[in-house]
Amino acid sequence: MSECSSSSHIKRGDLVVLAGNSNPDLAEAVAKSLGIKLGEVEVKKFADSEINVKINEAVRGKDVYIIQPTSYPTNDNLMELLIMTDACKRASAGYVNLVVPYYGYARQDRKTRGREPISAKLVANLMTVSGADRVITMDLHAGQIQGYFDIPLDHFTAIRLLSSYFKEKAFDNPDEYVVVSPDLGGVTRARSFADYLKLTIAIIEKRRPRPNVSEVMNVIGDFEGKHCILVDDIIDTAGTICNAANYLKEHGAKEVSIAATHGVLSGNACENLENSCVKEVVITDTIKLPEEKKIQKIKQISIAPLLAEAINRINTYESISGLFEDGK
Ligand SMILES: Nc1ncnc2c1ncn2[C@@H]1O[C@H](COP(=O)(O)O)[C@@H](O)[C@H]1O
Ligand SMILES: O=P(O)(O)OC[C@H]1O[C@H](OP(=O)(O)OP(=O)(O)O)[C@H](O)[C@@H]1O
Repeated sequence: MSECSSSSHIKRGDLVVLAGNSNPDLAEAVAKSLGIKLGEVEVKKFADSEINVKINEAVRGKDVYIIQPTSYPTNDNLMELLIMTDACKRASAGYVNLVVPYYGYARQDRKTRGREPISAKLVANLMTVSGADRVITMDLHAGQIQGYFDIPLDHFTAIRLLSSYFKEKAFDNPDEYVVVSPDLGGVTRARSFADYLKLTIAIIEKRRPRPNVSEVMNVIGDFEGKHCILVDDIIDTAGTICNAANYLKEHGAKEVSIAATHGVLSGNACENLENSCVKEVVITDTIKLPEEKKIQKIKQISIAPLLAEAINRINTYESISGLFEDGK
């Protein structure tokens, strides 16, 4: 991986990148891209399972970036992040920036019925109260979560990165490809993916009779005889995309590929993908992919160079708009 373009501008002594246990490989790759070493921190557990954080280098007055997606195990990873933030703040860090490429609890962004929590807002409050000065995140399930924070939040998207994977194949044959949103909530995302590749879109009408179960009702748009690229933010149980892919294939699609930012891949998701008609699944490394989930169909693209460039620009007070912000 190459170092980010303007890393020579970084005031290296002022920048510290710390990793929790959620995705140390991503943190390592970001630090490498920035041309620095990861900061010295130990994040362990006491015998009673409480989290024990020790920052083994001075962070006084420094700009600290804690890289910690709050993916599975969500509560442990979130708590590690909060405790690391508290430790940095109490050690007089200049700024504490939380790099949370996958924001756990984002799907609990509103009350869908009476007496439900809004857990995404609670998480925002916890991050803020723990001492965060800024949050950097990617492809939030619900964009309005940005408004849950009264501190700066940078919301990036991996959609351009994911679409570039398909560029060579789709660009020369636009009539043979169609971008498909697997549900109504994903239409804007699919639209911007399609715009980069100058492709048309189709939209699936999905129904969720209960959590973690989905059904395809209908497809709006032309996809017969075409190579379909299903674009989503999250692959959790893979029910949404496997059902969508099967429906498209059964109704005349030539081939089905998937592009999604966050590979949550719970339960039997990988097995289901392996046994499905899906040709390939392109995800990013916002969430660490354990060895047992590295199946042949899954291709991972790293967001590390993008995050490094963002950190570089934030750290040197350069504009980040137009780099890879939401909606660009
Ligand atoms: N982590 C979750 N896994 C599955 N389902 C979830 C999760 N968090 C919330 N939900 C349920 O999803 C719907 C709301 O989804 P929208 O995308 O906002 O329509 C609601 O029933 C939650 O209970
Ligand atoms: O892999 P799965 O277990 O199926 O979960 C992932 C799906 O769930 C979410 O959508 P949701 O059902 O919340 O619909 P929405 O995007 O229309 O809000 C997400 O955007 C994916 O489409």
